[in-house]
Amino acid sequence: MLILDCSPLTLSADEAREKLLYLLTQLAYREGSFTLTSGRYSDYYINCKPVTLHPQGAYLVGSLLHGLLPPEAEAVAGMTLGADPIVTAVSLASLQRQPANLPALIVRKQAKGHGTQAWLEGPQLSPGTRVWILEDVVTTGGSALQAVERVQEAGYRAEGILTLVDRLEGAEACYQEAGIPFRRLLTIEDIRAYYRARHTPER
Ligand SMILES: O=P(O)(O)OC[C@H]1O[C@H](OP(=O)(O)OP(=O)(O)O)[C@H](O)[C@@H]1O
Ligand SMILES: O=C(O)c1cc(=O)[nH]c(=O)[nH]1
Repeated sequence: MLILDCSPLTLSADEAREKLLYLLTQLAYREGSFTLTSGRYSDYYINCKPVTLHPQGAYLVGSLLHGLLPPEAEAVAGMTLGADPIVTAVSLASLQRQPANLPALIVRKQAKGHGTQAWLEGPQLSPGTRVWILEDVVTTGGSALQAVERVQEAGYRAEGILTLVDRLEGAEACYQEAGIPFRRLLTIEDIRAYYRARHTPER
């Protein structure tokens, strides 16, 4: 099942960003009544998974987010579940460009209750590895900060947080207070502007 009429492999960064906005507004952005993970109420929701779990969407997300990482990045990590396909997509993108060969870690919401008892899944990395935390959406910023803590507890350096979408509801200030660098690909304003330009409200 293809959802784009072109191959994402040959697009420029600007074209890729435009195609990703198209996918997010078609498949992820919905208006209605929603409760968020923080307990907040929202009149819209962005479920990125239909995009990040599609080959064309995953490719766009992987290459665009990888392009926002600094050259010093050595690994990526993300809080399950939304970040799972994203860390994999960025890790794969790193096979082709610098920063290269970034392993991916998945942070559990709870430690595994049996077997390894692990909080983190993925390759064992060297102590002090420079890890960037990836997110699909940030709202309060709390989930990514939990991922930061888990990565630090494992002996790695959490160097920054990078999100696909920032809802502009306080995450940036939260990360600033925590002293952790923050980058984003898109904001809710980008998504709403694209959505409004293509959806006429019914009368
Ligand atoms: O900035 P915050 O206020 O923490 O909100 C953002 C978090 O909420 C979503 O995850 P969710 O808890 O819905 O879980 P899921 O990824 O397992 O669907 C999203 O993937 C972020 O991790
Ligand atoms: O804050 C959240 O829980 C949240 C908001 C949103 O738009 N999308 C999402 O996956 N989580």
